[in-house]
Amino acid sequence: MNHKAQYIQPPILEMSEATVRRDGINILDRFSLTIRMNENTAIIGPNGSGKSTFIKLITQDIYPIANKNGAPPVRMFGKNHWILEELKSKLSIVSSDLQNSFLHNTKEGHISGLDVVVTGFFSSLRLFPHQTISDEQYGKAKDALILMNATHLADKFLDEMSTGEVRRVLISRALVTNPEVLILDEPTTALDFVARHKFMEQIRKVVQNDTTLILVTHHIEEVIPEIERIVLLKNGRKAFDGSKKEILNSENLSDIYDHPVKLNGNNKLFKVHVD
Ligand SMILES: Nc1ncnc2c1ncn2[C@@H]1O[C@H](COP(=O)(O)OP(=O)(O)OP(=O)(O)O)[C@@H](O)[C@H]1O
Repeated sequence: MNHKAQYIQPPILEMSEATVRRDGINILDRFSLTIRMNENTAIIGPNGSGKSTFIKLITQDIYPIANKNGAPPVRMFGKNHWILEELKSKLSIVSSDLQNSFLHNTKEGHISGLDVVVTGFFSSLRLFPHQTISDEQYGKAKDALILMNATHLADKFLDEMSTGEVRRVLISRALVTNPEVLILDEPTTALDFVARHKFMEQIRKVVQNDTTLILVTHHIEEVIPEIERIVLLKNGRKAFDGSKKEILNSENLSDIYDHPVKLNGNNKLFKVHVD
């Protein structure tokens, strides 16, 4: 997509002074953020900084407090009201919440790896008897499993897989529709280091192929070169926001983690050392 088109299309996400309050505390506090198509962004913050809350706002699992001025706190693709299924078809998400939903709500996880990937076409947690699945869809689902080195999991049931295997299948599910927008919430949790490396290489290819990535993580090592914008969270607030070059440094990370940390690396690979 060219630079001009990026501004003609409505932004993927517009948060304007979004506040979420629990037990009298603002767990997300007047949070404003606009992310446009092709603006690959990493949202980074320590435990409890509000990352999952941010994702749940996007997926409409929770709602923010209404703004006094009437401005909608969250708009997705230019709209503040969505039918959830419609919204889900525009976004692919991999998160621990999704993993839990599959394992606990989908016939207690008794669904094959291939069928999990196929559910990606319907943005659902299971397949229903009335759904017709074409050979093409099955073919694409198998291809997505190949991408994640997970073909051996096609016939295995989810409740019989290791955590990392489930994660690979869910990532295949997210990729099966060639999504416009891919939201990854701590995506490499439970992946071994080889699987993590392969996954990141795969995500790089997906992003190079015109999918916009929003990565939510506390692993700085996951910031792939294609990510150019960094948002750092602290205590439910946006602490720093800007280009990777200006934001991702030892000083800012030490600030949000309230501890001296040292960042080494370049555009290819980052490593954090805790002092
Ligand atoms: N339902 C809730 N009731 C009360 N407090 C909550 C609730 N949900 C989240 N919180 C609090 O809000 C803060 C932000 O939580 P959130 O899960 O968004 O953090 P996070 O950045 O995703 O953390 P982690 O890296 O540990 O996953 C935390 O202090 C958490 O304890």
